[in-house]
Amino acid sequence: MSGLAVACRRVVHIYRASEAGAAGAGDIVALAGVDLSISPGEMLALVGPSGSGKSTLISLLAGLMRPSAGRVNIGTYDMGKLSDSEISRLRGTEIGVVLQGAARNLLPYADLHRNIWLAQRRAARTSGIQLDDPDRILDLVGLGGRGRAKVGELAPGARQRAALAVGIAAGPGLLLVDEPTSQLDTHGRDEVLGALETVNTERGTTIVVVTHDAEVGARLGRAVTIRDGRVGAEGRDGQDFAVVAGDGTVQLPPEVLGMYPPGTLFTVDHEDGTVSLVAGGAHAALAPPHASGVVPD
Ligand SMILES: Nc1ncnc2c1ncn2[C@@H]1O[C@H](COP(=O)(O)OP(=O)(O)OP(=O)(O)O)[C@@H](O)[C@H]1O
Repeated sequence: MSGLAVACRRVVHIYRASEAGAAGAGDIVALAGVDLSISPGEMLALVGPSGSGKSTLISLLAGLMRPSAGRVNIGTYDMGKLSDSEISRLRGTEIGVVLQGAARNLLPYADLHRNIWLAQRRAARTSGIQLDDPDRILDLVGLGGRGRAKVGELAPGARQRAALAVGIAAGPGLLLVDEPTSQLDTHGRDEVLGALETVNTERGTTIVVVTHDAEVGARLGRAVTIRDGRVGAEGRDGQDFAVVAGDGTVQLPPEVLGMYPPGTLFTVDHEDGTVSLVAGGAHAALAPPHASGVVPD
């Protein structure tokens, strides 16, 4: 199937300390209002510091959890409104999920053909669509001719590509991949990224990758930085941008923010497509005289 669009609107996710306890005490706000749009067939990396909310966001996209507030749309589906069984069907068909750690996605003693067949079996029963030949899927991830190889015989990079093969076995329109390169050397990482690019180009699959590796983000072309449970910034084709959130807020880059204590006042000038923030007002003495964040209008 062709790529699915993704739209997150003001998405909030709270891990409750206790279902029965008073709301607020010990609760963790993992996502605090995420706005994010991904076009069909786009490849995108979610980057950001540990604990910023990347895994929580990808779990919501996978339907493994429901948002506490806000909307998550995958294609025409509103993930918050689907039943558990509908979500479970989607995850086996239109949404492919590759969990962190290749081994968690694979049966270690089975060969690659059987691993792929098991991933296709449910889709074949429920969707009735024509599924790809397992050898064709292995070709896509650079494992052509390895169908009879057991998972345990594969090198780490090949094992990760086998996990990708299982993730795309049912022909999903959205592929979600958690940290696919974290345990790999440069060569293994390049092979995995090459496999993702091939899947994206040949199938048109929308691909979202969670990664700590800034180079992975750069190579995928679009890297969205999650900071403190919100979209903090975005890199596109080597250029960094601040992002206006749905509630009108904009995060300054941490290195800029560090120069200004909370409460610093700025004036906002905008002219000829250029927006400038100029530190001034009551706290001007604490801050450098000119802060200029120039973004396209
Ligand atoms: N099951 C959970 N129960 C309670 N709090 C959680 C749970 N999972 C994550 N958190 C908290 O939610 C916040 C976001 O965590 P999340 O795992 O989404 O971040 P992350 O960016 O994926 O981090 P990492 O890169 O380390 O995996 C953190 O404060 C984390 O401690």
